[in-house]
This record gives sequence, structure tokens and C-alpha cells, in this order.
Amino acid sequence: MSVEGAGPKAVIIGMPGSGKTQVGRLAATITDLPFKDSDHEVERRAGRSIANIIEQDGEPRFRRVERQVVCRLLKSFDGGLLALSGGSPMTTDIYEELMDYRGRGGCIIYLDADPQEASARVARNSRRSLLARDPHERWKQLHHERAPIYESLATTTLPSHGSTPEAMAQSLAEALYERVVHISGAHPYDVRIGPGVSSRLRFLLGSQAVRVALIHTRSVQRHADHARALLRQAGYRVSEITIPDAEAGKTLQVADKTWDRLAQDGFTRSDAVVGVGGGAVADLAGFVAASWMQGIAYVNCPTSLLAMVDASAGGKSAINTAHGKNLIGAFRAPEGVLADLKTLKTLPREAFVEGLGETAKCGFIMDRSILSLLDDHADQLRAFTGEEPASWIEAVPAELIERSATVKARYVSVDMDETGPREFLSYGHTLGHAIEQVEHYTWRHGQAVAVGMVFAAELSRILGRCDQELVDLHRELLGRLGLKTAWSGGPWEKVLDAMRRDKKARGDRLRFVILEGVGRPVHLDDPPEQALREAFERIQE
Ligand SMILES: NC(=O)c1ccc[n+]([C@@H]2O[C@H](COP(=O)([O-])OP(=O)(O)OC[C@H]3O[C@@H](n4cnc5c(N)ncnc54)[C@H](O)[C@@H]3O)[C@@H](O)[C@H]2O)c1
Ligand SMILES: O=C(O)C(=O)C[C@@H](O)[C@H](O)[C@H](O)COP(=O)(O)O
Repeated sequence: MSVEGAGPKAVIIGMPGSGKTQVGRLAATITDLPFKDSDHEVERRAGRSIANIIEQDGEPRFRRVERQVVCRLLKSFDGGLLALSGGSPMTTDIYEELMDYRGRGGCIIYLDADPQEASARVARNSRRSLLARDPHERWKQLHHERAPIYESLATTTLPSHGSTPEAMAQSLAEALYERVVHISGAHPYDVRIGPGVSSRLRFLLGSQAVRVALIHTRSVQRHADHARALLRQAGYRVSEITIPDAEAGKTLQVADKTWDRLAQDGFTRSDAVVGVGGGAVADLAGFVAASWMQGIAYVNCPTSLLAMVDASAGGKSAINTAHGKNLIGAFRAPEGVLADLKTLKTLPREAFVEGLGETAKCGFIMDRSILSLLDDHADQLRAFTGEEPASWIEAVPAELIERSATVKARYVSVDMDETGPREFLSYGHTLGHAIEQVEHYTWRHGQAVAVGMVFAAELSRILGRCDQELVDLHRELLGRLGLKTAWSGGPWEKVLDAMRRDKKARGDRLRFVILEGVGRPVHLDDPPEQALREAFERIQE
């Protein structure tokens, strides 16, 4: 995240005793950034202690000086870490400046302290004169008043319960380099993208869950080991469930075995599921969480590019049946999505390239800048090895993930249950899913969707809804990214039959998403079979 114009890299807010100064200083050492504490700046400017200012001139005078100091730092302390006093966000001018800073892309980190730990710390520190009398009671009262203000400002909340200042500083340092996409709606949550974001797992799961089912495939054992360690450290009882890889994990049999395990291990409605893996894991874990006891909490930790850009967010989950792809499923929002960029290191090239298919889809349906980014970096992207420097991963793939997740968020936030515009996210999927089924899931999803998009573009052109340039753009860009643009499978009748089970179909009518231009998706109802056949012929190899 970076703030537009001048301003700190991050502002740290929170109650007295939450460790803002200590944690901020440690985080500044880890990140090699300058650090300032607004209380110290006020004291430096006044040439005396805050206790002295309050005692002699009163609190209103102190707040006036503080307002001048903080408002100046918010504009001028470029790239530094700024810790504010607990009360400073309560001053209207400072609150408004903070909102403005946040609006410019600024990062505001709220250290959400444990009441016992923080008030005990305050009680030991006699310098905090505002809390000098009955510190525990006064702390609680202030917390009650201030927490809603802190929460309304925070771009990131770091609960500090039971954490050491060093661990908090590490989480804070990681939070500085993460990107956040917010998904709103009845159950809002964030998609966090960055190196090391999986350390947030405990904060998302909270204190309600006792048991956590950690669902993953063998291929990501190393990332699951990391998640297990984090969960155990946080005191959860972990049931590790390894499922078959890829589409073989998205079946009723696997779901059934997983439900059995939840029953044996005593999972109740307050327990939770964590899915670590590619899109197939996100689908199975999300479906199990949505169906167990009519729905329990879950967190997705995507480890493939495709799962990061698409499958892990949105709360749609599905399993396949013998009759087709994704025919059984549910809608249930996760508690959050942690796209830890470090996990991409082990992702095989073909799986990475496949993820570019769904990324391009987001570009075609809504955000042209995604297509430009893909085009600019096509050679490096298609040659992905996992050995790329972190600086490149955090610049190019991270940007693509953030932009694609933003496209997804725009649709999901207004149409969680897919009664309208969310269907645009399945651009290229009507034929794509049919290819996967006809090919017995030997084709990767992103590759099948790439061909499906070329088919949809051809269909649009045949019906006079777009020009040839758009079709050419599909073939050129997807081809440059190492994605397939043709398929010679069939026969047509089998493909048509599979497409009839696409979830956009209504009664006997097939429905497609086509484009009238980049960023201009529309529904196409019941197209003539002749046009479909012709488009199908044009995608033959
Ligand atoms: N629910 C949704 O909104 C949604 C959206 C898009 C796609 N999907 C589904 O997602 C699936 C495709 O996702 P995918 O491309 O991630 O496929 P996948 O889950 O099969 O993963 C691809 C391969 O990469 C491996 N892998 C994943 N991360 C790895 C890592 N970090 N290191 C080593 N190996 C790793 C997997 O084990 C697998 O072999 C499809 O089933 C598709 O239907 C769902
Ligand atoms: O989130 C959605 O909605 C999508 O359609 C995203 C698609 O990329 C994804 O492949 C999804 O699983 C397809 O859903 P389906 O309901 O058409 O099977």
C-alpha cells in the first residue's frame, strides 16, 4: 500500500498501554523506516513533559498543540512510522486529517490491546496522568468511547492479546507491505495480499473457535505445516485433513469423508475451517464450511495464482458430479482471505500460467489496466519459475492479484448470490467448464476458460456485437501468456449437452456472457445454434 502524495508509510493508533511506541520502534528497526511518536514530538516542541503541559495549561491546551503537531506530521513525515497518542484521533481535526490520509491510500494500523494487559501496563506507568486515578476503570471507560473511532479509521487491526512486542512488530512490519481489497455486503471481509500475511490467521479466526479443520492437498504440505504451527501457537485444536489434488478433491466422496472427520473430532457451530491450497481446495473447504451444521466460519489461504485472483474470494464454493462441473455448491462468505505471496515460490509454472487465464478474464470484463499489465510483463509471467525476486512478485503478480480481486469484489459486494451482474465473472466459463468435463478434468481450469473466452469473443463477433479487433486481442494476449486459444475436442453434441448444465442456463435456453468491448460485458440469451456451431468451428486447432 502506498499513500498518494506526502505522508507517513503508516500511522499507529490504539489505546494507552497497547504498545504503540514500543511496537512501532521495533517495526521501524525491522523495516528500516524512520519512527516518530506524536507525544514525544509534542514534548519536544513544548520543551516540557505532557504531564506538565496538562497540569499547568490544562488538557484543551495540550490537545491544541497536539493537533498542530499531528496534522503537520500527517502531511510531512514522508515514508515514516508515526505512533499517535491514544486520545489524538478523538480530536475532530485530527480525525478528519486521518480520514483524508486514509482516503489517499494511507495505512492506519490499530493495535487492539487486551484490556487486562494494557490497563496493567498503564497502571505501572505514572506518567500517564489522564489515567492516574483508578487506571483499570478509567481505561475501560475510555476504551468504550474510543474503540469505535479507532475501528472506523483502521485499515488494519492487529489484536495484541498474548503476543510479545516482537511478534506484534513483525506482524506490523508485514502489514505495511500488504495490499487489501475489501469485500462489502451482508458479511464484509478483506482479501489481504502480501508476503507473510498468513500470520494473520489467528486474528481472523478470533476466540470463538476451539477446533480448526486445516484442509489442504499434499502438494502444499509445507504451507499447511506453517498454518498448523500458527494455529497451534494460537491455542486451537487442529484437525489436519489432506484431500486429493485438484479436481479429484472436489467430489461428494471427499466432502463426505471431511464431514465424517468433523463429526469424529467434535466440530460444533462455533468451530472453523481453514483451506490452504489452490482453487480446488478453496472450493472443497468453502463447501464443507458452508454445509457443516448449515454453515461455520472459514478462512481461505490461497496458494495458487488462480486461487488468489479469483477462487478464494467471493464465498462461492462448489464440487463436481458425474454430470458436470461445479453442479453442487453454496454461497457463504469467508471470514477473510490471506493471499500469502511467499507460497507462490513453490507453485509450478503450468499452474501459475493457468492463473493468468482468470486474471485476463478480470481485465476483459472490467479493468483494461490488467490487460496492459499482462501485456507489458507477458514474457516474464509465462516463464514464471518461483525463483523470481520478491521485489518482482510484490510488484507485478501482487498488482495483478489486487486488481483482479478488486474486480471480483465489485461484483460480489453487490450480488453475492449471483442473481445478476456477478454472472459476468463467469465470462468464458460456459464452454470452459464443458471442455473440462469432456476432457475428464485433464485440462486446467484457467486454460479451459481461456479457450472459452476466445469462443465467447467469436460468438459476439458472429452476432455483430463486437469487432474483429476484440477477437484478435483475445487470441494475441492469451497466446502470449502461454494460454490455449483453441481446442479440437468434441463432438459438438456432447459439448452442447454439457453447456446446457451451465448455471446461467434457464429452462431450455442457453445463456452466455459476451463482450461488446473491453469492460462491456452483457448477457446473451438463447443464441441461435448455428452461431454457436460457427464459433465452435473457429476455435478448432
Ligand atoms: N469458487 C470460485 O469462485 C472459483 C473461481 C475460480 C476457480 N475456481 C475453481 O478453482 C479450481 C482451479 O484452481 P487452481 O488453478 O488453483 O487449481 P488447483 O487447486 O487444482 O491447483 C493447481 C495445481 O497447483 C497445485 N498447487 C497449488 N498451490 C501450490 C503451491 N503453492 N505450491 C505447489 N503446488 C501448488 C495444486 O496442488 C494443483 O496441483 C477449479 O476447480 C475451479 O473450478 C473456483
Ligand atoms: O465467483 C464467481 O461468481 C465466478 O463465476 C468465478 C469463476 O471464475 C469461477 O470459475 C466459478 O467457480 C464459476 O462458477 P459457476 O457457478 O459458473 O460454476
